[in-house]
Amino acid sequence: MKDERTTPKYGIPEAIDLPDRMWPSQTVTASPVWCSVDLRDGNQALPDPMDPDQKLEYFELLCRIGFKHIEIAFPSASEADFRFTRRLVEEDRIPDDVYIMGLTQCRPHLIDRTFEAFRGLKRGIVHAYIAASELHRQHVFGMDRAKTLEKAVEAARQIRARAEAMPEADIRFQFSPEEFTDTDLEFTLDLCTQVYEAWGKATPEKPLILNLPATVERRPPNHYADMIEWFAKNFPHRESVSISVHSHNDQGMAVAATELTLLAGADRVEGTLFGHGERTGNVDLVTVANNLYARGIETGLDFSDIRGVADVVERLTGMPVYYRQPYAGEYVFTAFSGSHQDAINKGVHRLGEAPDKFGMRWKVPYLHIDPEDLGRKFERLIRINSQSGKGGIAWVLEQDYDIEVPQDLRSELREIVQAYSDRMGREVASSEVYDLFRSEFLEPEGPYELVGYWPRPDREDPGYIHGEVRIKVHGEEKAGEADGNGPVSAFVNAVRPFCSIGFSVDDYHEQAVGKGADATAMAFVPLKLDDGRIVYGAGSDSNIDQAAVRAIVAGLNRLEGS
Ligand SMILES: CC(=O)SCCNC(=O)CCNC(=O)[C@H](O)C(C)(C)COP(=O)(O)OP(=O)(O)OC[C@H]1O[C@@H](n2cnc3c(N)ncnc32)[C@H](O)[C@@H]1OP(=O)(O)O
Ligand SMILES: CC(C)C(=O)C(=O)O
Ligand SMILES: [Mg+2]
Repeated sequence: MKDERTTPKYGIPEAIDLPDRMWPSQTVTASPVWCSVDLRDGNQALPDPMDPDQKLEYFELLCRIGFKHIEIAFPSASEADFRFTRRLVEEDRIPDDVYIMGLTQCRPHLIDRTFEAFRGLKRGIVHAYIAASELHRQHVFGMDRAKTLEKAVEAARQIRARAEAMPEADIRFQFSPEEFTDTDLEFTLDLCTQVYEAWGKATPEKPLILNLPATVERRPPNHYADMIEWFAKNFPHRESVSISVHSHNDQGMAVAATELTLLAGADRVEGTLFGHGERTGNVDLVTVANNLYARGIETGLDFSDIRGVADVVERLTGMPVYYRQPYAGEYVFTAFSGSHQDAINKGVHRLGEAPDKFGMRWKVPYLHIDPEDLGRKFERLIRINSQSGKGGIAWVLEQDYDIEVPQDLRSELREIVQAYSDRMGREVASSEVYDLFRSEFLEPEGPYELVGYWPRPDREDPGYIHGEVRIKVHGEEKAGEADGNGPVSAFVNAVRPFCSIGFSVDDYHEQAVGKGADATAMAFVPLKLDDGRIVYGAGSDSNIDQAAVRAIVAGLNRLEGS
């Protein structure tokens, strides 16, 4: 017995002896075969596993996304899984290009039951597994290597015999040496070679699938890649096997591990949507697939409505998709901070220059992928809190309300929004940004209330405008009239006598809000005060001149209001 006090609790996993490793200099250029194990590995780890109707809905979602290999159950484990498998077969629910897969231990009665569940199936994969690691063999199974080999080989032979009894069906075989990454490589090679020979039916067209799992992530991703490269180089019938990887996420590196194993030669990837699965889960296939997509690789998986996919998965599993989950999380295409907002805003507006400058059509600061490819919208790109800048605030008003806030006004608006956000201590919704804009610039409280303004061309000099105005000042209605070289200057001249401070208007900024018959005009007017200050008001009306005079009244109210 070793002395417990001097034996360290943990040890560094032994590195793989692979001095000529190639994977670090490889590039992934094509998609692997994808296999969803949501309905088996994902489902077995749910606090409330899915019922058959829920599984069916999930299965149909996986088919719509484009998975061609789908592990649908452990048919021999429970009546529910058995019945679900039967239902898919009997109700003819499996698309012609989809292989369903059923998991079984290497135990004769479980294999028999799996084939019972597969009766009448046109194409499918029987997936047998046995753990080969010393830990499992010694502490769980009490089996030596020879016994493990014997069980696996017997299972392969039995599966072959049962598959041959279904000549009308295309039955493939997948074998998993569970705990591959914790097992001596030479032994795994021997085990897989013997299983390959016992199966005896593998061809390049119908390969045996050797699924080499990181059942528990105990090693760094580079070790997993080394093991896959070593195995692929040493397996004697490489052309007739499909090397599959199956990463769990115990150390949070399943995506990295999967990507490195692809560099190392893996042909196929098993995982789940959003990483459902035992403990920390299986590798998240949404992330792996979209990472490849974002490098220009066609994956065959359709995530063009990623939130729709997430909604279904959340409902069926009862587990939420995390806010920052790559690609699908609520905040992953959102910038709160000012400098990010500014850069995204500018980057999106200069997208047209990207092909020439960067050799690709999408190159935007802080966004490695176009959210629209995932059905995500730009409106949610920029959200406002106390860290937000003027560019972001302007973006929100432009996107949600079609209001283009002039540059000169943005800093002032930002201060108002920031003070509000600080006061609230939380994110500010775009409707609140609009309300702040409205109450501060469009309809500020103050002494002036416009009753009406009637501009018309001067009778004697049509180059001039004669304006009549009725305005309430502190509730008392006043009437005035004046000429000007335009409707706005006539208005300024007409109301000036009622104002306690002198001002002029040199120019103003106007825009249409909305389109077609429903469009309204929005005017932003800077009042130049006699003391040199500039105060902006905003006004909106179906008529541009009326919008401008409302903006002047708003500016006066801002100046003299509370
Ligand atoms: C890494 C993974 O995710 S593997 C998949 C795990 N999923 C599940 O286990 C969910 C479904 N499983 C079940 O419902 C049950 O385990 C069943 C129905 C399959 C089997 O049930 P039982 O036979 O009652 O129990 P259990 O699974 O505990 O079997 C343990 C026995 O099987 C043996 N065994 C376990 N795995 C395997 C295997 N892959 N191949 C051969 N024998 C195995 C064990 O050595 C043990 O043998 P012992 O009885 O001589 O000690
Ligand atoms: C059944 C096997 C492939 C498994 O799920 C694992 O090893 O994690
Ligand atoms: Mg697993």
